[in-house]
Amino acid sequence: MKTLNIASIPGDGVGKEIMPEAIRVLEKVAQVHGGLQFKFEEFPYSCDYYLKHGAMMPEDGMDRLSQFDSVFLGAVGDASKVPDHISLWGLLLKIRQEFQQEINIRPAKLLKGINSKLADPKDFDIVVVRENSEGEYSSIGGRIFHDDNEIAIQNNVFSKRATKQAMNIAFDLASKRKGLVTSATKSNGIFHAMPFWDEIFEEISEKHPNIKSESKHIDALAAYFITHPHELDVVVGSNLFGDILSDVGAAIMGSIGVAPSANLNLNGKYPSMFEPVHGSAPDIVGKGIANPIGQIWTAKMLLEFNGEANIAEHLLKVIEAVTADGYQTPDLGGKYKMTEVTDEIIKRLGQ
Ligand SMILES: NC(=O)C1=CN([C@@H]2O[C@H](COP(=O)(O)OP(=O)(O)OC[C@H]3O[C@@H](n4cnc5c(N)ncnc54)[C@H](O)[C@@H]3O)[C@@H](O)[C@H]2O)C=CC1
Ligand SMILES: CC(=O)C(=O)O
Ligand SMILES: [Mg+2]
Repeated sequence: MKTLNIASIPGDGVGKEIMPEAIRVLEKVAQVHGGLQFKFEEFPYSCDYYLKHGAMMPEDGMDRLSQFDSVFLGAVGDASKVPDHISLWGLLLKIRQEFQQEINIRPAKLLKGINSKLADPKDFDIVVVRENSEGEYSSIGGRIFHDDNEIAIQNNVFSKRATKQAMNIAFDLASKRKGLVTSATKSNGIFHAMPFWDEIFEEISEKHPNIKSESKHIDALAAYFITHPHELDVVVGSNLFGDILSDVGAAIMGSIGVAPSANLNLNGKYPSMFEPVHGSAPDIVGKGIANPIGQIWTAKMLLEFNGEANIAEHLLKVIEAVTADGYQTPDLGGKYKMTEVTDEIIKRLGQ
């Protein structure tokens, strides 16, 4: 029997609602699989934890998480309790950076039965490869002076190593897909970092003559996600650009409530972390209508990256069959509650 030890961090807001749903699904997956079991340990790291303890996690928090095969996260952030930059840097970004989860993989494809926000979407299937450890997500800089003279300086960090790594992964993925890599740039406005990014992209493109490559400025590319998503394949972007594009990808899928993501540690030193693209959705907390599919599709990615590709594919097919038959939460225009969608997925997994 293979055992996967999973640290679950429900976090804040709808994170606490959708996490139990995805765990119910994974328990069913294990039963259907027959040779797989999960051991979950829940960690209460969240804004409520911060209010009690003055930090998002205890001092030995990272050591404890490092003992697990994977971290499974809901969402972090409740600005009514803790400023967002404190809560995210104290938990989400801390884990991504300290566990060297340098790549974030974010698929965006239309599931059957879901109405895209686009009037006439053609069948699209995009994977955003996001550099996940540096770029614009940097704590380097500071604030000086006061009142109207106050100045904020924020430094971006782009290393050749991490940039190349993200691009190599994008090309590798494209070689197994439609064979196109699109790079998100903004070298017409960002004077140093983006020409640097473009030069590296050109260098890596030349090493992959069989893969088509193109660069698009982030503003035009965001529009292209709306107008021509079916023409994209793998999109590689910096931390911020990948963040924004994956929300656009989620919107054209129909709702950010369905979008999954995987923060990958590639050197095997630390666990990878799996979390949906969305945040804690404070506007719908407590209503029982959060879409559980983002977290459940994320569970599919957790299975895949832990060597369980077959059952992972089966889970995605079941999710798609359920959405195709209209079991959808209100964010997708449906009338079903969160638990009803999950129940239907679990029922069909067993059939
Ligand atoms: N990975 C993470 O933990 C992330 C955390 N955040 C944090 O979450 C909080 C809220 O951020 P927002 O910018 O409002 O983004 P958000 O993703 O939480 O919400 C944006 C919109 O999408 C809807 N939505 C999100 N998840 C949904 C779901 N599962 N089902 C149905 N509808 C859903 C919300 O109701 C809202 O209308 C902030 O504290 C923010 O910092 C934001 C993004 C990612
Ligand atoms: C914070 C956030 O929105 C993200 O990393 O996707
Ligand atoms: Mg985001």
